[in-house]
Amino acid sequence: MTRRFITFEGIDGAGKSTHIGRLAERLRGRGANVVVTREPGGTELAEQLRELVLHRSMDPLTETLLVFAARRDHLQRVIEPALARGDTVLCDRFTDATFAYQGGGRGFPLDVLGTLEGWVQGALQPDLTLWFDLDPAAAAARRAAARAADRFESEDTAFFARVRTGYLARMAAAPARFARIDSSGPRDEVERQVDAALEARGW
Ligand SMILES: Nc1ncnc2c1ncn2[C@@H]1O[C@H](COP(=O)(O)OP(=O)(O)O)[C@@H](O)[C@H]1O
Ligand SMILES: Cc1cn([C@H]2C[C@H](O)[C@@H](COP(=O)(O)OP(=O)(O)O)O2)c(=O)[nH]c1=O
Repeated sequence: MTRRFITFEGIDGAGKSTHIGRLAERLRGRGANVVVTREPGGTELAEQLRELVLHRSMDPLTETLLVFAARRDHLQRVIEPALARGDTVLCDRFTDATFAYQGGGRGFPLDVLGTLEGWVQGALQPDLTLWFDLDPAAAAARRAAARAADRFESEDTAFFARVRTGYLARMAAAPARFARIDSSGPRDEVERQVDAALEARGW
């Protein structure tokens, strides 16, 4: 398998972490070199920024600048070198999350996000974005059963409905890059959709 940059997106609790692990195993079984990483995070510096973003209160501009700062470090130290080696990169969230959470959720201006996107990543975009789409109430129920909430996960379903609308808008702007995965069914059914999205691209 040649170089691929695949991102996993969706509201908290939609199933990204579950399926990133499953896909990594399947691709490794086929002989691919796979790097699994996440945002904000993926480097020592970016993981420190993640702690701040997830647990300290701050205004939406500060939040936006920190997620892009984390992304810049992650791109330079991990993602770009891995893609240059020909590895497959599976990344739990990327810039679509900034448009969805800071843009949709917080109402931060999308044109400023677009400018920062250009500064931080140039023309680089994922080759495929798997958008795990789940109703906000269903996602909240899955989260409640699984873990304690961070700053984002404590938001109400109206916030997550705006985040979801943010993802829809990003998909509408770049439909060829996106595959929408209906996350409402059992794990194996969701996994079949992930496989189908890769197969549809001949991967
Ligand atoms: N298809 C599914 N049906 C029911 N529960 C699921 C499904 N997929 C994942 N879960 C569970 O829901 C919770 C949230 O899933 P997770 O993969 O952590 O989501 P995310 O990474 O998108 O926040 C976890 O406890 C996980 O085991
Ligand atoms: C990458 C990114 C994440 N986030 C938020 C969304 C998530 O609530 C949080 C961390 O994401 P995530 O890794 O999905 O959390 P968890 O480990 O609990 O599954 O960061 C943003 O607000 N903007 C961003 O650009």
